[in-house]
Amino acid sequence: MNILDQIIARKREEVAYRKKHQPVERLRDQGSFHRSVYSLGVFLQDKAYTGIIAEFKRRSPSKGVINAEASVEDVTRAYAGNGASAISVLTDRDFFGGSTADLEAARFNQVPLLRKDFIIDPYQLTEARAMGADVILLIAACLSPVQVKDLAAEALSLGLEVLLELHDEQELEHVCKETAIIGINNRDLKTFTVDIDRSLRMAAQLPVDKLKVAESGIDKVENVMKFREHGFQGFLIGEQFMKADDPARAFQQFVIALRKLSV
Ligand SMILES: O=C(O)c1ccccc1NCC(=O)[C@H](O)[C@H](O)COP(=O)(O)O
Repeated sequence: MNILDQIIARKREEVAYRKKHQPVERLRDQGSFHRSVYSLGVFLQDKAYTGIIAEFKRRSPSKGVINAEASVEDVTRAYAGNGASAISVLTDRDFFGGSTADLEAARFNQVPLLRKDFIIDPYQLTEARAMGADVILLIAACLSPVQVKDLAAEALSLGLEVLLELHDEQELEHVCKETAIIGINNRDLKTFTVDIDRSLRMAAQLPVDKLKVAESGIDKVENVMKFREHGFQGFLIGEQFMKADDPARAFQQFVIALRKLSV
């Protein structure tokens, strides 16, 4: 079993447990379920922001522990206060050290909040809404095109936006009218290989009406500039900031350098 298969197998067990212990009706009673949402689509197109979807990630299967000490409040406050278009928070515990509490702790920021997890069941959409997310991720590598369409439709009906993540050309068949924002992951989630040019190569094959997000392995402002030239509006970056002793400062410096190149 590759790592993605292992994550999904564990996720099935986790979702079954959570459904039993926290029924969907109870999730709908939570205050956050009824709040108005921040639109990722709107923020990605607003030039007042950088296009960066800045990620809070404690550890990962490919890198192990990235940052065990960081405070979700401090780091995400710096992300939002210095021009992030959105914040991504890992909520998977077993493989990424994340939690619902991490996402809830980032909710005070007034930018879109992406629940970064492995969504395989509509229950997780209600859960995402209840914990305060504005956007959910659907990963083509672990879903069929029909599952993507159904989950995306359900997410939209709950008022959530969808970021559909593709990795290769075969996954283009997962794109549908319900998925307005498409991410290209430069990391192969089965082998961990990162090819930063993958987004650039696939960009031309994406429908023109979709917003485009380059994901993973972005460690230079020059990468962001190049993605912009190729029509990308969004850049999902985690490790580059989280691996620093002070992720808040690392983000701030990255944005200063990016703004210098952007003038
Ligand atoms: O990062 C991993 O090791 C990983 C392994 C298996 C599934 C997903 C994984 N990561 C999710 C992501 O793709 C990244 O968190 C995200 O795109 C940010 O990437 P980076 O800037 O390289 O941290």
